[in-house]
Amino acid sequence: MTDTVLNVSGVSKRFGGLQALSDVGIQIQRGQVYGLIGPNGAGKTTFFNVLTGLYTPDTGTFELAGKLYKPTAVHEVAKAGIARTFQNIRLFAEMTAVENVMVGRHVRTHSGLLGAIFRTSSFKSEEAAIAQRARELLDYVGIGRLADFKARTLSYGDQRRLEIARALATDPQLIALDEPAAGMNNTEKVLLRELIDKIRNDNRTILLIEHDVKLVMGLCDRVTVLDYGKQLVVGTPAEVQRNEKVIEAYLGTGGH
Ligand SMILES: Nc1ncnc2c1ncn2[C@@H]1O[C@H](COP(=O)(O)OP(=O)(O)OP(=O)(O)O)[C@@H](O)[C@H]1O
Repeated sequence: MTDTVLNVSGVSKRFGGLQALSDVGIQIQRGQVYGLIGPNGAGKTTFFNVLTGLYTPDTGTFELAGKLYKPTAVHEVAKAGIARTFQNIRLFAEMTAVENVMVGRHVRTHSGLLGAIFRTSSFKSEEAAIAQRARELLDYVGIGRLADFKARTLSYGDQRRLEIARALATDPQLIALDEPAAGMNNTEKVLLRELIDKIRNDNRTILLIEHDVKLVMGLCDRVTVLDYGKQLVVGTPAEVQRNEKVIEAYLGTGGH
């Protein structure tokens, strides 16, 4: 039996005179790493931003783990079960690594604002459990030793890992990674690939936008290629790589 985590169809988005997305859909099964690629300006970021509630789509149906969701606000989408990272890392620079992960976890806590203000016992025990879970997640992504360092002091590669730990902290159905390898050197890319593999092996589901085609082809189970806001091809990396339309989109018109 297939277990569809993300089932999205008919997504369109217009910016003034520009049709950035036309009737784009995507279906991701549990445990897949799914790649979204395409030349510059193809609509990848727009699609990501629509899925995660940053942009309001003109049309589209959105279903996560069998439940319809409305991508009308970022926090609603996070609650529904999609966690994302950003192309330009967005961490709380002056907070420690562990505090950054704890912020992610608070999406799922119960004590609420009054509990925090009055520091009720249930708030305190919840907080201790969150801190412990945050440290475990830092270990999981390989930066446990940096838990008490301020985020801004971490290397670029480690900050990306921290973002992933924070995304995992929400216990998401889907983790959406926006160009996770951007700015990484080759060693960091190898380590990133190992981490994404490990996350998949734990039966988590990942959608990624990535410019590094080698990484996408080596890592993804399935790939969608966008071009001019339209779905050009969907398939396995091998199918996509030898597809004439894809070759033309990348090479023929030379990065429009
Ligand atoms: N907020 C916006 N307002 C107006 N136009 C936008 C906006 N965001 C994106 N666009 C336009 O929509 C089109 C798709 O852009 P998008 O950033 O989604 O492409 P992309 O595939 O992510 O490109 P890249 O690989 O360069 O990041 C582009 O023509 C872009 O200029």
